This record gives sequence, C-alpha cells and structure tokens, in this order.
Amino acid sequence: MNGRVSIREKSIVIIGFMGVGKTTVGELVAKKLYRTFIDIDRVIEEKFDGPIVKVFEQIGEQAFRKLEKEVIMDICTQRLKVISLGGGAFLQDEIRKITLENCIVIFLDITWKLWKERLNIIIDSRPVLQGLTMEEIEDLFNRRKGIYTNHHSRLETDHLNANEIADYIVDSLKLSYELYDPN
Ligand SMILES: Nc1ncnc2c1ncn2[C@@H]1O[C@H](COP(=O)(O)OP(=O)(O)O)[C@@H](O)[C@H]1O
Ligand SMILES: O=C(O)C1=C[C@@H](OP(=O)(O)O)[C@@H](O)[C@H](O)C1
Ligand SMILES: [Mg+2]
Repeated sequence: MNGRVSIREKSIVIIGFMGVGKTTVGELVAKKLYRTFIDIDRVIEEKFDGPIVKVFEQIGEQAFRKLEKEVIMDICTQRLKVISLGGGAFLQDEIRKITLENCIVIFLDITWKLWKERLNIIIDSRPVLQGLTMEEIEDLFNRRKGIYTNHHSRLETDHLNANEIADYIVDSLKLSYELYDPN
C-alpha cells in the first residue's frame, strides 16, 4: 500500500491502554462502517487455540511481542478494515511507523481515576497487570501514555459508553472524508 490510497479506504487502527475499550469499540465501529473487524489479540488466540494469558505462559512476553509485530505488519497494509491493537503494541517502533503510515490511528484515552474502576473486570485476562501493586500499575499507565502520543486522532472516553465512542469515531471519520476527499 502506498500514500495514494484514498483516505476512505484506509484501515482504522485503534490504540490505547489495556481495558480502555479498543476491542469493544473497534467491533462496533466496524459494524457501523460495514467493515471487517480484526482484533490482533484474537488472531493470536486463534493461532494458539487459547487465551492471551495462556499464550504468555507458553511462550513468554518477548515471543508474544514478536508474534504481535508479525501479525500487525501483515494485517495493517490491508484496506478497509477496523483493527484493534493490544495495548502494548505501540511499544515497538516498527508497529508505530507502519500503522501511522498506512492507516488512520485513533487513540482512545481515559483518565486514571476512571480506568482504575475497571481494573477488577480485566485483571484476570491481562497477564501484564498480574502481580503488580496499584502504584506499579499507575506507573505503567503513565509511562504508556508516552507511546500513544503517536496518533492521528485522540478521543477522551471518560463517561462515554462504547456505543457513544463508536458513534463519535464514525462521525469524525465521515467529516474528515468530506474534508480531505470530497469526491
Ligand atoms: N466505554 C466503556 N465504558 C465502560 N466499560 C467499557 C467501555 N468500553 C469497554 N468497556 C468494558 O471494559 C472491558 C475492557 O474492554 P476491551 O474492549 O476488552 O478493552 P481493550 O481491548 O482496550 O483492552 C470490557 O469488560 C468492556 O465491556
Ligand atoms: O498492554 C499490553 O501489554 C497488553 C495488552 C493486551 O491487549 P488489550 O490492550 O486489548 O487488553 C494484550 O495484547 C496483552 O495482554 C498485552
Ligand atoms: Mg483488546
């Protein structure tokens, strides 16, 4: 794929911290835009026939990151998809570069105050958070903010439900299509 791909055909990539709602919102955006939804973690889970926690147990984080990169490099050059990344994917330069070059990258943001209320429902399925103290998780949350500063568009999600976030994304995309590709 090269720079001449119409903005209307570019795949949409959703980034942000664990539990912010990338998978939930991505799936809704895909439905609303009649596009195929791809969740990178789900692709990896299908390859391993088991949840991400098991994948981490079996191969460790380093090998998971390598696989995550391979899957993303392959998928993000496709057109007309909605792709939700895992929250750690943007740690890797090559992933940041290829997605920012080829896709529309949307950062779902959330404040620590709201996010920490969600910890209980996600901790069992997020191996990276397990065994950390609340202070360590907050520190990770703040450090990760740095990697998400690379994006095309940012949306504050506090107090919005997943459907409202998806509607907002779809509306802002339609507006940018009209602005940058009026035909
Ligand atoms: N806007 C939202 N408000 C409240 N809960 C949400 C919202 N978006 C997602 N959730 C819930 O938060 C949890 C994590 O969502 P998920 O989509 O898996 O996040 P991510 O893919 O970013 O890790 C799920 O239980 C989901 O139902
Ligand atoms: O932030 C991370 O390091 C991770 C985030 C997870 O995805 P979600 O952000 O969808 O939870 C998943 O890829 C894995 O557990 C590692
Ligand atoms: Mg997810």
